[in-house]
Amino acid sequence: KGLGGQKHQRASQIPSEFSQGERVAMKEALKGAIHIPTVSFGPKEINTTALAEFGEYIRSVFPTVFKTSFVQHEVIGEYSHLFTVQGSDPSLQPYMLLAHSDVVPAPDEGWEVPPFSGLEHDGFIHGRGTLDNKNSVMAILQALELLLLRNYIPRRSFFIALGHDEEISGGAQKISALLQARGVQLAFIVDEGNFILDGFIPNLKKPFAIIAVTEKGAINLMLQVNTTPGHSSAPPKETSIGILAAAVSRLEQTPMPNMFGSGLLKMTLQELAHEFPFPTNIILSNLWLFGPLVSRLIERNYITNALVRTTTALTMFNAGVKVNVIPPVAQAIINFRVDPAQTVQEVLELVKNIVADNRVQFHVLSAIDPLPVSPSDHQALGYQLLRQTIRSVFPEVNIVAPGVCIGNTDSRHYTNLTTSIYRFNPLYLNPQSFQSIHGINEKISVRAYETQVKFIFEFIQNADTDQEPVPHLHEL
Ligand SMILES: CCCCCCCC/C=C\CCCCCCCC(=O)N[C@@H](CCCCN)C(=O)O
Ligand SMILES: [Zn+2]
Ligand SMILES: [Zn+2]
Repeated sequence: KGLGGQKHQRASQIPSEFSQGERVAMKEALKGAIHIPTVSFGPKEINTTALAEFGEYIRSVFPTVFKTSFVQHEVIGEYSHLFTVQGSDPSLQPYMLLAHSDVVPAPDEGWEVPPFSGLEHDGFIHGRGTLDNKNSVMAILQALELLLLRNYIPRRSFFIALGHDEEISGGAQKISALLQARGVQLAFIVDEGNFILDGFIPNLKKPFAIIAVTEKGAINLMLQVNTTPGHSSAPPKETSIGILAAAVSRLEQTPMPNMFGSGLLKMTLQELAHEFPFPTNIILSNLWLFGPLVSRLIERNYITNALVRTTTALTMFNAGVKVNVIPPVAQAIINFRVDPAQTVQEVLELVKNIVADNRVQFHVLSAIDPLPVSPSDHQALGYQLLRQTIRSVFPEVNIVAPGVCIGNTDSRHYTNLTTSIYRFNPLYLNPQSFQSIHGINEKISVRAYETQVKFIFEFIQNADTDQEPVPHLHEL
């Protein structure tokens, strides 16, 4: 039976069952990882002491990974880690698992427990990085450690790439260039970026898994206005602050066009349609008719709005030197997330037309286009392996659908190695936990973390298949 079959398993599958002692060890290992403040503060500001400590830490908690002869470990760009796990069957194309060890800053304010304490409370491990993305770093290595302890030898080779500067879009390029120089081509990549979503759609009580097959682009645009400084007792009609404030306000008040009609979201919603009660099921099954209505409903909520358009976030504003001085310069930074149906150039044209004021200068600080869409058909090995493993580990999840990642991931640096990039974290996410990512009170339940380890433990074994994915029967 092929991958599309519900019951496909290798005859020699090692059961994903862990002893009480192993379960305690795995959660303690994650807590220790959270405790190391591997913060990426800004483009050239990383906590090198913590990153070095983190490198030592993974050696100490995963000794079997580091001493197994067919697992090669390399440190790349000083603090990133590349593991090459040599499979026994060279005819199978390798794949790669990605995660990152750096985290965004977390000042103590607003947190229930200190963000780098890794404290366990009410069944949750608290702290920065518990969802983004030390959970994945630790779960991948933990799953491999447990497999190796059970004398597992993979058939299909795979790589594990653990970046140390994803939050400042850093050094994954080095790993990617190294693998390219070695002539590596990958069957697929799995990275962070989407989840099993729960509670994001008001009428839909059931959770659904979204595997992101593309990701939005991003532009950091600085707008600047210069005016002649002078005495504030006799101000001009407009100052640099007023001109810039009006410009950014126009941008905030003028959303980019709704791209619902051209996007992947239509496909996602069609997959979800039959899970909704009447009449939503009929509406979603007939988007040719109800598309405009649905797209208006989707844009009402600020999270789902991010799925239908390029978003505009005013993130920084600096101006003024003294209370009684007319400000010579005002600067604002706007972070756009570019819809996959648009390009950076198209968005910049729209922005110029909205600002429509030639006193406002444009400086593009960084810009990346959206990524191509990876295959999610029946022949797509990576997608089908994820789907198969979701079915096994989360039998209560009926829907697995392709979708868009609204953030950016390290996987974008690996498009030279594969056209099949999937972004999926095997965890439940609700709107509250979504807000904790880069926000406050980020936490993961001990049970969810154990399940993530179980998922990767099964996924690695499922990837040993030499069977081509075959069409599966759709559930009625
Ligand atoms: C019908 C479906 C409803 C879905 C609702 C959407 C819910 C969104 C779910 C998950 C999104 C989480 C995004 C996590 C990935 C974020 C990774 C990240 O933070 N990347 C940074 C990279 C920064 C690089 C520096 N330039 C980022 O994007 O800012
Ligand atoms: Zn991340
Ligand atoms: Zn992040």
